[in-house]
Amino acid sequence: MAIEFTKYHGLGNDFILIDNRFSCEPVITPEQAVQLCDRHFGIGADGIIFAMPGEDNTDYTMRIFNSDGSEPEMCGNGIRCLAAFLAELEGESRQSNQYRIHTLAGVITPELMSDGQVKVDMGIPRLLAGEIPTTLCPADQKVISQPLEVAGKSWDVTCVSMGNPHCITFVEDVAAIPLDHIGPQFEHHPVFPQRTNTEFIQVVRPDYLKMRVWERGAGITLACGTGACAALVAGVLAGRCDRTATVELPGGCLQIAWSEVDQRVYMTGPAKQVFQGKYVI
Ligand SMILES: N[C@@H](CCC[C@H](N)C(=O)O)C(=O)O
Repeated sequence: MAIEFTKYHGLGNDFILIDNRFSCEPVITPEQAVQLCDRHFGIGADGIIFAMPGEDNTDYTMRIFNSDGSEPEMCGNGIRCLAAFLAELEGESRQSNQYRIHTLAGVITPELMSDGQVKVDMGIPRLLAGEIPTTLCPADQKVISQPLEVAGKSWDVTCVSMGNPHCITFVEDVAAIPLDHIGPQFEHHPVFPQRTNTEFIQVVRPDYLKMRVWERGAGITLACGTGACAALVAGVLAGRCDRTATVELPGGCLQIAWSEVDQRVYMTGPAKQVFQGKYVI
């Protein structure tokens, strides 16, 4: 069987996009996703994204598998890539710059901007321990600057869900963090029953954050959109940053704003197509 795909990336967080508009089931299994994402024996990617028919009166549904085959609720860089992919698929018949996308994290709205960037309404962050989920605090409490023991050290963590779980730690120097060593220990820590994404943040200025990320199901990536949103929210909660900031990731910068008016988080960044191909399974 040959599968047609298009490869996109958002700041180096790269995805295989599949036109799955004619079926409500992904045409690829989680096991095949692992194979396709392999950088030596497959196409190579941090995840696979399926453009599917819209559920609940939305334009489309996004499903995604991480490179380990697990299925996350949302992906910020991925949904920008999906918006660019849908615009390409629709071509001349496209009627709007905005899509309402059904995801496991609710309805998310990306908008194609005239400068080529994609702005996404990422929704309202969820802050209670039970919503993350984490057992670090009672389920009805926020998890702000709580101690967490990892690799023989106590880390001050703040947890935020952007539909998917994030554990954020503010550090003096992100470059000094041994991410490949401690990332997996955060991801699989027993206080996170659904595992977690982990972000290390250096506040350069209240409106400029530097971030490195260990992603659940994908490991070290060059960028994470939901992670950048969660980091800004955590920074505001912990009194460390403004409600609007640039987040610099290894792959480039995202603009993030947490609106005081509607409490929603807005993310703006690029989505680039890199190649198309056919993969023989
Ligand atoms: N890179 C993504 C997040 C992808 C999902 C994540 N690995 C998870 O399991 O929650 C982003 O840009 O948000």
